Amino acid sequence: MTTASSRATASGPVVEVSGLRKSYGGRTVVDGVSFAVEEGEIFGILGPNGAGKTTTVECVEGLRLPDAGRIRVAGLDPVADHEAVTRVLGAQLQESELQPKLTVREALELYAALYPAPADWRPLAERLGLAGQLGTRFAKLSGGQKQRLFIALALVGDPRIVVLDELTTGLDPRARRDTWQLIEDVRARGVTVLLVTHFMEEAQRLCDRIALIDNGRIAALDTPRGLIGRAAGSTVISFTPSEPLDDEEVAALPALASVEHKDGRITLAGTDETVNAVISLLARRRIAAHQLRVTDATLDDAFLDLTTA
Ligand SMILES: Nc1ncnc2c1ncn2[C@@H]1O[C@H](COP(=O)(O)OP(=O)(O)OP(=O)(O)O)[C@@H](O)[C@H]1O
Repeated sequence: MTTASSRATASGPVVEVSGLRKSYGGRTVVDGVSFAVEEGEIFGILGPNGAGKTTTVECVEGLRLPDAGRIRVAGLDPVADHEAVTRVLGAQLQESELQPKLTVREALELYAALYPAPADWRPLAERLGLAGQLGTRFAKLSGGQKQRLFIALALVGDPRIVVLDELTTGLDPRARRDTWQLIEDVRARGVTVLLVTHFMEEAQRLCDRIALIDNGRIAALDTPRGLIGRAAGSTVISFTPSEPLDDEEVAALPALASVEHKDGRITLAGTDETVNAVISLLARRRIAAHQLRVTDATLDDAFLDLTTA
């Protein structure tokens, strides 16, 4: 089977960011960010509010001028070769960039006409649940419908790379899942996706790799699984013991990250090694564990553990 990463190795990075710096009024908000996105990858940019995510992707899009660093998009400089970059890179618009009186159909036709080989916008509109709104003016669309239109406009040029910032913000759960499926289909056609998101479930489900940005710097860059594995206490075991456990024996468990006692129930965070050791301890002491649960940490836990904000 060809995976995103095996395709990627064959073709090399399609977006390269190296030593990117950007300040506003003397305050550095992007401070030496470097990453490379492989062709066909869904690459996530995740981080707390104000971490510098949008600034980073707007530099990739050529909408902001970096103070330092080097960016290449399909080998092109997003500022010097801006026009050529807009032909290979599709980006989600900001609300202010669309005329309020434009209908959905007019917006799709207008944007399709800007590209040499656009996608057919009709199935795209259908797929995004906009087929019933083609005659509706932009100003009259709901927040979720506007969001769907922005996604359609980012994809209508049939780009090689698409940058989606807050892809599913404002969408209801069904529309969110439909949009995820659409993004997976887009990627299956070989399109590279750069995704800025706040939704952990979205990042975990869609992204091949994630750059976790904190205070303008990359705090971690890994697969979702890899990030979760880095969180202290990536495995959690909880149970109600038939007799109290010895505190010293619990504290001596290997790779133990935290211990919590509540209503006779004990919750231990650690690794698989901690879980194995606690099970052996229970067996040795002939203590039964009622309502035993073992759960993996989530991307949420990794986010909280690896960022400071
Ligand atoms: N044009 C600007 N002028 C001055 N400061 C700005 C400008 N644009 C962004 N900033 C500031 O730079 C910092 C990083 O902003 P950015 O939008 O890149 O963060 P973000 O990670 O995308 O945040 P969020 O998750 O809240 O969207 C923030 O403190 C923001 O207030």
